[in-house]
Amino acid sequence: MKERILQPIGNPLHGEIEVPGDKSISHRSIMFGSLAHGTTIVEHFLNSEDCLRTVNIFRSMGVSIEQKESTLTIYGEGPQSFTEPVEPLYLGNSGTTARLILGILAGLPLFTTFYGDRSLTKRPMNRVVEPLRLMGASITGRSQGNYLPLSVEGKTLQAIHYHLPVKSAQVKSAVLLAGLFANGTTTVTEISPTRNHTESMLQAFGVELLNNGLDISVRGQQTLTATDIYVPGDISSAAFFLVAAAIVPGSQLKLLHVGLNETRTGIIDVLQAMGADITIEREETKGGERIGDIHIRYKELTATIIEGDMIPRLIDEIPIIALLATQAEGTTVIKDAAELRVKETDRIQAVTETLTNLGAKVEEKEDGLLIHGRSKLHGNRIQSYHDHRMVMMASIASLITTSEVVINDISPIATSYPTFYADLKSVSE
Ligand SMILES: O=C(O)C1=C[C@@H](OP(=O)(O)O)[C@@H](O)[C@H](O)C1
Ligand SMILES: C=C(OP(=O)(O)O)C(=O)O
Repeated sequence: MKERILQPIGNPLHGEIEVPGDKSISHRSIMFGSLAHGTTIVEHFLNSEDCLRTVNIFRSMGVSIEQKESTLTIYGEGPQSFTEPVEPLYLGNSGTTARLILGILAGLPLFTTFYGDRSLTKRPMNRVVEPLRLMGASITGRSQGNYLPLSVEGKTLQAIHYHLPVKSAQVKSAVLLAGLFANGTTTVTEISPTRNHTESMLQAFGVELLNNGLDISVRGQQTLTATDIYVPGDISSAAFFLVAAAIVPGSQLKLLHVGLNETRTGIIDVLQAMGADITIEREETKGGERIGDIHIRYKELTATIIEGDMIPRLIDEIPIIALLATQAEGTTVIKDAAELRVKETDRIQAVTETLTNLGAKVEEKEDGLLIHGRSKLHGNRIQSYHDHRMVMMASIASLITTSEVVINDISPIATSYPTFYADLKSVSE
């Protein structure tokens, strides 16, 4: 436990930040580089706890991975070179590692056991275990395989056509990755588009994939060929500073080289809908992903409605968007977001409690939140909920509170953004 006392800021935020690499893309680069034949160099890799769990898991299966700060070199020799780990593998806090690794290992001839921290151990795994079992996977664990620890005994898999019951890129990815090692062609049909990093990166590794609107198909028994990856800045990390600039009067910030894949840019659409002064500069495509600098200047905002297909495009940003909404004129409505209840913590409940404790007017709904702005926020003692995004949201809130905010434990930031406080300091002085 690492307590931190945060004082309100007396001046506007200004300057530039190069946010660390995207978490979703970093995980996939390690996984696909390990599955590929040849040497993959990953630049601007996110050197955070969650991504290092993924690195360790592949190292435990015999893959040689070198790391120099944010550059990884992965010496891939294909999945048949993987060796069976003799000990259970630790997933820490990482839902993405858990769901995607189950898809990868379901069809490989290895026996593996996984466990996680106390947050991950409460998160549902049946969303991937069910479709994988339909393909022939053998997965056992608590509650018929819904909760970690889980064991996977690799089997020969058969392709399926799976209609995703949840809007989840992790489930989509797990089924497609299992499909890569199955007999036949596997298809997933989405309810609405979710982040597409698995599809685009698999194609960069030479996999043939058919993307027909909401249907994505992959033929089994394909091999991956190594390729170099540049990881864009994580828009989910940039979001904390976009909101900081939008709520601290007089602020002006530039977030550099941020990933702008349109399955991820819901936060920008929301800021624009609220009337923010935000522009995208120096846009380019790098390594198959759109990137650019985001320039934001403080301006008074109005409330908006966030629902439907927009939700998967900003799912991880909802805690910080809720803080933003406390400073916008009118009532912001967030709905269709019940998925938030099965993240690192129940984020609907945690956001309601945290913002209410800071003086905001928030109503908790089954699938979302109603936030009545504008509220003057005050200091208080805040819980971490063992959730990196809750800790960073409360830290940004402290910039505009009338007195200090005390967070009981800031260590969860290591999950996705270990340099968060250093970046915050660099634009605060
Ligand atoms: O595929 C991914 O990398 C992720 C997908 C999302 O989860 P779901 O697939 O559960 O929506 C997101 O919340 C998570 O942070 C990362
Ligand atoms: C939900 C998140 O990640 P994961 O599912 O990988 O734990 C997140 O980063 O907000």
